[in-house]
Amino acid sequence: GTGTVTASPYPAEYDREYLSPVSLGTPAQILDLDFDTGSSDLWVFSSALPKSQTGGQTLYSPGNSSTSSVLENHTWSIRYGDGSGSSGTVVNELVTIGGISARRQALEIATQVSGSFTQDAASDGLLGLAFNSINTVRPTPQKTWFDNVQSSLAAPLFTVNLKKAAVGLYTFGAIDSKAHTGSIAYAPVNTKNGFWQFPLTGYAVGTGKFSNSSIDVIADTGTTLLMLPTNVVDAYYKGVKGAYYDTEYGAMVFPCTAKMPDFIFGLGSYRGSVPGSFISYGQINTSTCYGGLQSSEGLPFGILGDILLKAQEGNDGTWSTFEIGLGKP
Ligand SMILES: Cc1ccc(-c2noc([C@H]3C[C@@H](O)CN3)n2)cc1F
Repeated sequence: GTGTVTASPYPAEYDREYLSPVSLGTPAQILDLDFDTGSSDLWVFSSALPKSQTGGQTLYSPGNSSTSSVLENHTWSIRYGDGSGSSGTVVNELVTIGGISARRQALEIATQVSGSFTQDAASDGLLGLAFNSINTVRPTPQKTWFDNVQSSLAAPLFTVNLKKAAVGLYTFGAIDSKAHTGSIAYAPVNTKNGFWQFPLTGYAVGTGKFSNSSIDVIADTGTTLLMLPTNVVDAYYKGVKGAYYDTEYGAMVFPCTAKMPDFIFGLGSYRGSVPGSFISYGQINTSTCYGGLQSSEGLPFGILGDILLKAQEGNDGTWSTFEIGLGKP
């Protein structure tokens, strides 16, 4: 079959993350999870957390589910790109998304979460959509929900259609022909690091010339911003009057009044564009704004986060959006 679930941006004006409803256990406990194509653990806030580490999230309670069973002597512990993290124990549970069910899904119960998760009231946990090889459950790594439901999907793929300040969709098992115009561009995925990793074929800034260069990136719905090599970032902000590197924030900032050029990227022969307005991400004070494009210096690849994934491109007045089709086409 095929399953579709909403992806709602939070907070409304910042699209910092996108939350999707997931049904856990029997009777159903519905939690809003951050689907993350950059990791492979499905973990939830739970009744096993100290109250001091919760902050309004919906807590999954295995004791209230007749279909949960403890995965004895298994634990997990994960660290995200921004240094936040969580850890805990594991149950097997019924997990349903958009009507598609995995009966014995390894569901990771948090017994500890770091402060930024506690403070994020909107997210009840994460659902990893990268490859099994980077799952952190030990001694036996567990499979992702997407991997477990392959046999019940009409096609072994999912698409991501995130939107700016609007509700988007994750679709499992089908490519929605209504959600794209023209032909689909494919890129060869290298799964050796466990991510949806592929090469961009170059970039351009605004109406400038396209620079052909192979740039290794991952598609990462769990990252808010667009992170690319320093030479690309420098080339972009050369086109932004008054932009500078703020050592306090460790980031490129610029006057909020600056005209932001669009950012063009190559995927095969396809050319996609991120509106300049998306790259003015938020105010750090009355006159200075924070860049939605930052350097990936120190990382083994660039990160195509939500700033790029939510981009839309108008053609003949209609709006087509980028969908990242992930799977064996
Ligand atoms: C508070 C909080 C912190 C981090 C993240 C987070 N989720 O996905 C990711 C990226 C980075 C990489 O680790 C995998 N994908 N980061 C989510 C949060 F709610």
